[in-house]
Amino acid sequence: MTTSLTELGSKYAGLMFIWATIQQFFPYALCKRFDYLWRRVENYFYPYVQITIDEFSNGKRNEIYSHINSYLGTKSIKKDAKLLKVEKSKNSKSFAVSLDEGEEITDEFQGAKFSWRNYSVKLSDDSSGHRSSRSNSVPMEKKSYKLTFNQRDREIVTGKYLNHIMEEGKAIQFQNRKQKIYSNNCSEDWYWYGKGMWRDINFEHPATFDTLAMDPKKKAEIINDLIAFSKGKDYYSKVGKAWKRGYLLYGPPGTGKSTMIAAIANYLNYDIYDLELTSVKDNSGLKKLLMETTSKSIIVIEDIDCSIDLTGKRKKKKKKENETTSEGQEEDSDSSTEKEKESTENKESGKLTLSGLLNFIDGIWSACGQERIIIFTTNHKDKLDPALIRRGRMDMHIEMSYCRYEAFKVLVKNYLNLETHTLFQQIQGLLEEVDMSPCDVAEHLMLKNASGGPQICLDNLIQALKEAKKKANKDSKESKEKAKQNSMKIKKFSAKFLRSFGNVQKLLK
Ligand SMILES: Nc1ncnc2c1ncn2[C@@H]1O[C@H](COP(=O)(O)OP(=O)(O)OP(=O)(O)O)[C@@H](O)[C@H]1O
Repeated sequence: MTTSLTELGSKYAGLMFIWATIQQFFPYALCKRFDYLWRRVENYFYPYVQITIDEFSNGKRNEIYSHINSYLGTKSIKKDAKLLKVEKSKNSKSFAVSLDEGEEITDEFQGAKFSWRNYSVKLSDDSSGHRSSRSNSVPMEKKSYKLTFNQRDREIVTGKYLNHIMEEGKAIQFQNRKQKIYSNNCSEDWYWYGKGMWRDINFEHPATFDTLAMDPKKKAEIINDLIAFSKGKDYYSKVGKAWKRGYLLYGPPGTGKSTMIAAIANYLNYDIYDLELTSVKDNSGLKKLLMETTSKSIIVIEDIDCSIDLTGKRKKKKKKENETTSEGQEEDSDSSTEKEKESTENKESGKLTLSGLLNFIDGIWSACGQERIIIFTTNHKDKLDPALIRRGRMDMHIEMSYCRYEAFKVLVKNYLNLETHTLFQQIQGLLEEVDMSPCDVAEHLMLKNASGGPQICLDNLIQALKEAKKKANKDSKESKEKAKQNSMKIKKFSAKFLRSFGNVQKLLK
């Protein structure tokens, strides 16, 4: 198709030249009639439309050009294009393929055929106002794409095809970019040098859901939830909800909460914003941070129970309010009056408060980006204010628990590449009885020197589990003994109290 289009193009140019010559010698009315007939003939023999997309438009990079570049680059590998270019930028994790100059490629969309050609024109020093040979940053050639299509497909092109290319091109660029992790815990210098409120580095954590040790059913449930979320654009807009989701990860230390965050980020290819609440001055600071985050990202607040005292203040206030409200009247912990009071107080004191954080999660400003995940982690779920973790804010509560046999199987496969071993049965029995974190189990499975093999690692693990079991038994005996002693003390004290009370009664009589 592309060769025939080129031939037709050159014939068309020839005919245009003849037509321009004719126009000079014939009267206006005749020319007009001729023009009309000419258009009909032209449409019959060459019913094609051409659109040119330049790399620069009005001195600025043309966004659609770069999306077309990515889109056609991916197409060109699948199709039979022969002249290709490969580039790699600092911020992309893979090579970007694009069409080389003069190469043509055809594309199909909704039954219509499109032809794309890449070409460039050399620029002289003074051919363009915004380009100069003296400036290294400004290109010396004008690069463009030419799109040719049948005029009957005009509506498809302007209505859907160009949008389709933009979306696809954006997705390819997003997929190829390097993931970043941002932190707000930065020194003043960063802020003053105009780097914004976040600073970032490349995110290169190797954790994936395959290497994450946890119950496989739970893992599958989380993955399905993430897939539904990432594909939920239409669903969220249909139900009128902002496109975001909250996850609460809770469990003892070393059970994989941070590892889970890395696995989620890698699975969705999202950036991470690690929000350090202790570095946030007040609610407006929190709002500014939120506004500087991008879509397709995860905002993480680790150890939220330790970050800031959001519960104490709230509980005290509840107590005060309870004194004034009539008894039996249940107070809604998320009530608007409380929020209002708290925000007024916040304005006065200029602090970060619970209501500021609640607004951060699902207030009107939280909709300033799309496709965002918020994750809280904690070792003590019970210490958190119920309003903070209620469904809708933290949609999914994920317990990261001690290492059981299913999780052990993942770890031993990762660390020792073992799927079966005679010691597995013994380890299974011990893991059901002893609470050991995946972090501690993994530590025993690491080959620490060249002479140590899997057998030594498993033996070490069994030894550690046995010791942990002994310690747990001893601790539970001691705590039972303590409880017994305490109850004896209480019994003695109450008997003494009752006796004294009886004596007082006798005296009074
Ligand atoms: N479930 C797990 N799967 C795989 N590796 C794990 C898991 N849990 C812990 N680990 C290993 O232990 C190390 C510590 O785990 P991680 O930091 O994710 O735990 P955590 O629950 O976030 O701990 P903390 O509550 O102290 O922050 C990780 O580097 C990882 O190698």
